[in-house]
Amino acid sequence: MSQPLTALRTEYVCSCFFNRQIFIKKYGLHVTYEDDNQFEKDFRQSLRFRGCSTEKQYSEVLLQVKTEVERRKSYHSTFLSNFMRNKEYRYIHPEIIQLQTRFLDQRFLDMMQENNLQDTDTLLQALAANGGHVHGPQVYSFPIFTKDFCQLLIEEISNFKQSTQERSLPNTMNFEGVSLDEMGFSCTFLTSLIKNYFQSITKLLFSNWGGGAIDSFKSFVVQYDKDKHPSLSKHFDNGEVSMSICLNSEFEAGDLQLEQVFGQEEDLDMEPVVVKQQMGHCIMHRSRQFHFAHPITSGVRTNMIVWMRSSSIRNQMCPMCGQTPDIQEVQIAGDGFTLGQDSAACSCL
Ligand SMILES: O=C(O)CCC(=O)C(=O)O
Ligand SMILES: [Fe+2]
Repeated sequence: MSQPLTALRTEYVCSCFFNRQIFIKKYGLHVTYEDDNQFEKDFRQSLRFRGCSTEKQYSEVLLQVKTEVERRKSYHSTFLSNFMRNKEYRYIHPEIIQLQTRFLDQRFLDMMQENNLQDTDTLLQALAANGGHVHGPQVYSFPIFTKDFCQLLIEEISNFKQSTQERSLPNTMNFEGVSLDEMGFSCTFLTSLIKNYFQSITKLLFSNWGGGAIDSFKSFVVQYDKDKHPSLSKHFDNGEVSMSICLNSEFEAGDLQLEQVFGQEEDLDMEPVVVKQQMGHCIMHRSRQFHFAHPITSGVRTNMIVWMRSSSIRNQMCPMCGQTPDIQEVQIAGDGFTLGQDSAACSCL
């Protein structure tokens, strides 16, 4: 973040952050934990159905869930201390801290010329003329980063992972991830990318999802490898517009599959949309569209993920619990809600 921390705006999460949408990877189930009785009543049967049949297995799950609830309670203070410590992190490629035009694919720059940003049809024509595709309703892909830049970023991420003892997991679904927000990369590089480029795209292509009023974001890197974490289970994101940018090519398979939008009955019989990964290319979609990553069959896949948020949408309904957000103040790393006169929940945009 470029400003001193004291200058940051207040940030907020919905209270559901602390105990809902806890993912039990072994049984492929998202759960809520209030207390042991509620948990047993609500989830014991579904867990049994998924193969968690012995007392020992159930105790293991309960412990895992309670540990996750504790992790979430201290998430924001841990994030803050990691973020402060990461200010000392020495980049091996310091040139990538700030966004430079040379990092962007020439086709992306051509697509983003001012005369292409006048209306949706013109932008979609420019997208198609510059290596982009429309894969399904509001599912787009297009080239964005050069291969050289992807390589620099991959090297930086792996150096960062090796040199930091403690880092927060971006979510409970992928254990090899790095939070670009906690690393400090978001507030320099990604803020420019979103302000200078992505807001113009979301305004035209996702106007029905707050795309014209994106005022914060969360960003991280996910990594899959064939042996430990080959895939990502079905979920939707805590954002309004999501994007996934593939940073490497040394892997096979790993397509992204997109299905219906959460809560939109009319989508239920839609054909799934399957999009291949391509190094330097971005896939953009509605965050609330269910999606998952097919398993990779060799190598390691590394993607940058950005969840763009609009307080105008999420203040009405928290996407994760589906209710009016029960807003709680946090020190840093809020989920894009605003309260009262605050104009935006994120210090970055
Ligand atoms: O693996 C991908 O490309 C998508 C990851 C994703 O959906 C997420 O982390 O929310
Ligand atoms: Fe996702």
